[in-house]
Amino acid sequence: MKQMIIHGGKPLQGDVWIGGAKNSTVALIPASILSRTPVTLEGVPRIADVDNLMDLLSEMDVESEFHQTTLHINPENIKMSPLPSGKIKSLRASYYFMGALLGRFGKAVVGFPGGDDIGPRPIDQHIKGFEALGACVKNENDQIIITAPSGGLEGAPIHLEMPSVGATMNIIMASVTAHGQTIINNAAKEPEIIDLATFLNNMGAIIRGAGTDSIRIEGVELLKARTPHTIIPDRIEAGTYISLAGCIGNGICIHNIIEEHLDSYLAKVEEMGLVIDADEDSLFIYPAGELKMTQIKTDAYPGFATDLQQPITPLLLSAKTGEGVIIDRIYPKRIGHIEQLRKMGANISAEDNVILVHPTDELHGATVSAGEIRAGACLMLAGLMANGETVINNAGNILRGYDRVQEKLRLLGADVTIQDVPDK
Ligand SMILES: CC(=O)N[C@H]1[C@@H](OP(=O)(O)OP(=O)(O)OC[C@H]2O[C@@H](n3ccc(=O)[nH]c3=O)[C@H](O)[C@@H]2O)O[C@H](CO)[C@@H](O)[C@@H]1O
Ligand SMILES: C=C(OP(=O)(O)O)C(=O)O
Repeated sequence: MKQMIIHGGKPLQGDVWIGGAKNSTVALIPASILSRTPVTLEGVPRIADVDNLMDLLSEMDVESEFHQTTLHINPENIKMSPLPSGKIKSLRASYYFMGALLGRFGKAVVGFPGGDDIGPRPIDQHIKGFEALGACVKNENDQIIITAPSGGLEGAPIHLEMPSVGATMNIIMASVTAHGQTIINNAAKEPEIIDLATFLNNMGAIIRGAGTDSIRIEGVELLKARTPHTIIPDRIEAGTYISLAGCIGNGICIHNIIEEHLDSYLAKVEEMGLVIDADEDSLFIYPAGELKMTQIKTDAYPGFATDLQQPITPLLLSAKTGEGVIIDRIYPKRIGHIEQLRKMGANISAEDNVILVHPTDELHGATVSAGEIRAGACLMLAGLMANGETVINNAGNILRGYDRVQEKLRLLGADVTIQDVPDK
């Protein structure tokens, strides 16, 4: 087990560079198998999800090499193999191999995906999409077997019941090589979807409307990568460091940001009183004065991201007066961090999925557990604010999605160590 040990209470300052977006990267790696030629991804974050996806690629004889922030993937010798379990369970995004394998081979055998423990995460919309394209979907022994008809997938109109990021991306991957036109209505609008469409269009796909709620795909025969693709910056990592800068920063500059991707988040932190100077692709966060409480309701993009409700929580705890309210409409059960924060002295509670946050004069170090990636980020920020030592167990969940986090925090002056300890 990975354990993160923090000696907190020290103001942090300096510069931090944001890595490529986890939620783009974990779609682009499976999507690479749609290419008949080698793929180069740049700006790839050093995160555990990438290591696990590389292991899955090697199960299909797809070679991949990671140097610094460049990932080379060669799918030229790919063999169609079932991906039944093992690494599939280690991350959510392994479900993208369903759409990618279906688009490449007309068949996918993939175990049920894992990912963060944040309440129910059905994939009915992904399956509905594959079926609309003519595929037969069976569920046998904890694995999903998806088979295209003998003549191949046929494009179709698909209306999603909710704007699911995963279903939108999976349907795009399956339909890029289908016959005719596919239209995804009520599609998710997250920037990572535009990134996937850009990547595939540069390989010869015809995808229009990504970033709006209606995406049109004209099927093409095959795809070939020709130029390297640079992944967009991680807006969730950026939001986490903005919150950190407000909680314990003494002037922090955050580089490699697309400000527009953070509009709803920046509106909230500015409403709370954070003062921010924006430059072309960086933000300077001034040391926080007296912060005001706020109310947050998460929503699909461009609303306030569920993945930022936990990272912003320590900032609410720093407010001086009032009562903060957080309602996670995407994952109402995403409240596992609250019990852990209370161990550190936080004045926070949850009633019927409504999180109530009260000003907390001081946090103290404690032994806590990172139940999932963003709960871990929240506890990491709380540990940096707290007096004394905080030990975060299951810190591997933080490493699923935070690029070179120990190095970045140390550059800001934090006393942070990640170590391996035997599982209890
Ligand atoms: C790898 C990745 O990109 N993960 C992100 C992705 O997850 P993921 O793609 O799994 O999340 P979705 O956008 O699909 O989920 C949105 C909502 O729709 C529901 N739903 C989704 C699909 C479905 O078939 N049926 C259904 O009911 C979910 O339970 C959830 O309430 O978007 C989430 C919501 O922004 C983020 O928290 C995750 O970080
Ligand atoms: C929920 C998340 O990730 P995943 O969908 O990969 O589990 C997240 O990044 O906050």
